[in-house]
Amino acid sequence: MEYLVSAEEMRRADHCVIEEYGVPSLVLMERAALASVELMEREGFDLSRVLVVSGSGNNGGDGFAMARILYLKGIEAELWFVGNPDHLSKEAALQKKICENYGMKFVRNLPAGEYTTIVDAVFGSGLSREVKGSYREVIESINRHPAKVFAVDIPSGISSDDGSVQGTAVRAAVTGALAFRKLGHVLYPGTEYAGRTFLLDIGITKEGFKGQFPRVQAPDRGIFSLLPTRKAFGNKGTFGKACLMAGSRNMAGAAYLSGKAAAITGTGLVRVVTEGCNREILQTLFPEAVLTTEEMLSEETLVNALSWADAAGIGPGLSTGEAAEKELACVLTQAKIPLVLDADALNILSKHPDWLKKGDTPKILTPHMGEMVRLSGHSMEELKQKPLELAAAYAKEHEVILVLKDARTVVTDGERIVLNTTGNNGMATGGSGDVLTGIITGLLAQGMAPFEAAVSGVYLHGLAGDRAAENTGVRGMLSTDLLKELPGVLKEG
Ligand SMILES: NC(=O)C1=CN([C@@H]2O[C@H](COP(=O)(O)OP(=O)(O)OC[C@H]3O[C@@H](n4cnc5c(N)ncnc54)[C@H](OP(=O)(O)O)[C@@H]3O)[C@@H](O)[C@H]2O)[C@@H](O)CC1
Ligand SMILES: [K+]
Repeated sequence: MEYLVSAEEMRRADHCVIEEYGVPSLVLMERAALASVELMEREGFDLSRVLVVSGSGNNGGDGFAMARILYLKGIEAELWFVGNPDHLSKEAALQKKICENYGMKFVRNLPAGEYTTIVDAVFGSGLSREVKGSYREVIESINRHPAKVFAVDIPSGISSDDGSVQGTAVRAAVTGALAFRKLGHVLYPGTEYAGRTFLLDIGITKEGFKGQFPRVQAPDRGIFSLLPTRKAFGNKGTFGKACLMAGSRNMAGAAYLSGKAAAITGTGLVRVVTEGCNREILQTLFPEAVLTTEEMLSEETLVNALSWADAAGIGPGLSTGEAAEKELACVLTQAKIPLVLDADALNILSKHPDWLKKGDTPKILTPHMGEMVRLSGHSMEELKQKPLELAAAYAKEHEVILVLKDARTVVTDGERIVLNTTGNNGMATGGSGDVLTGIITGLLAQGMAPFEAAVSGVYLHGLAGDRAAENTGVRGMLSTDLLKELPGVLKEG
């Protein structure tokens, strides 16, 4: 997995590499500048006439060094120093002086239309307060200019800690994230301001954390190595049994989507426990499933289904009526297997928060933001502001794994926090969550540990969405497209 760092964690790693390992900060700065220039070239920036806008911190220092590298390549690179000359960092002052020694041109404003590329090196991870006054005007003039914008490290004005806009922020086409992606590169709206973001190696590596690693990680292709291995001599019993308790009257689709997703994920046998009225449609759509259908599911039937399974998912399309309440209470009390609780199971739990204490089997809760408002009692605004902290606090308090679904889904057990970066807004469509429940339940049934199953499930679900976006487009994609793309995603891994 990839570390996503806060400004403070980045500062700690910087400091350690410079002070403890002894790498001179100017070496890091030179590498940052060289890697940034290379990235601009690779990304096809028109370098006919470049303006580098530098502030007085080390982000500005990177900018000065880039301008000098471009200038010495014969490119018409000019500088606009917008920082406070009395607050120049040691490195920035030196880099500025070098540019002056070479006789490079400094400008005092941003003439319209004269540059093809603007390099934003005003603020990086050292942004410490809201952007106001002349800095605000500088950033707004960069945004008004037609030149393509490259942001050094992070667009100026975006908080590295949470992706928020601190007053105003540069809108970049491309951002070169130095050493580690900051949380602000991944969280909204920062991620949109950053444009296409590339990670640049400048010599600050995880050794710089000295064993005190950042709290947040993002899953990457390493996830595929965690997936259950398929024994050549395995049979359908070896590959786990998943039980999906889903779909009330008129909600057969939820049972279908969650059950089928569990099967596609590689589960040997999938049982769908649902209302009798869904029998025919499920047998037609999903003949691979074992069905348990009754008009009123008895406790005995539920207990039998749970004892048959290796993992169960409950909630998609379940409804919140009395029968559904009884079903959930029974499952929470009787289950000895890991559970995924989704949709209506969460809506019922919001009314009976103490039910989470029933039983001691691992539980993965998969609320979207609206469901999380009801579950946690926090307002939507609070959740939007601090999704990571509030999700982790909830998971810790209730001893569950929480999958908080949003544009960037958070998975946490209260200690570990994973921020998923796959997926797209096409997945905000009916049934998408049912597919996720099925994937996670399927992975659990195959013996994955609950936290890994939740992280992998969210990652794979997002990859399927990204494939669907490529093949069908974000507007037209449906949850059934996620099922269609999932086998290809799994095959690739
Ligand atoms: N360590 C290293 O060697 C390496 C670091 N690297 C680079 O350094 C960057 C971090 O550098 P940094 O810590 O100097 O902070 P930076 O982002 O330049 O900002 C600080 C300046 O901004 C100012 N300021 C802040 N907010 C403000 C506001 N709202 N409104 C107005 N002013 C505001 C603040 O002013 P002051 O508070 O002093 O008044 C100060 O002058 C990092 O992103 C990466 O690009 C790489 O070269 C690799 C090696
Ligand atoms: K910047």
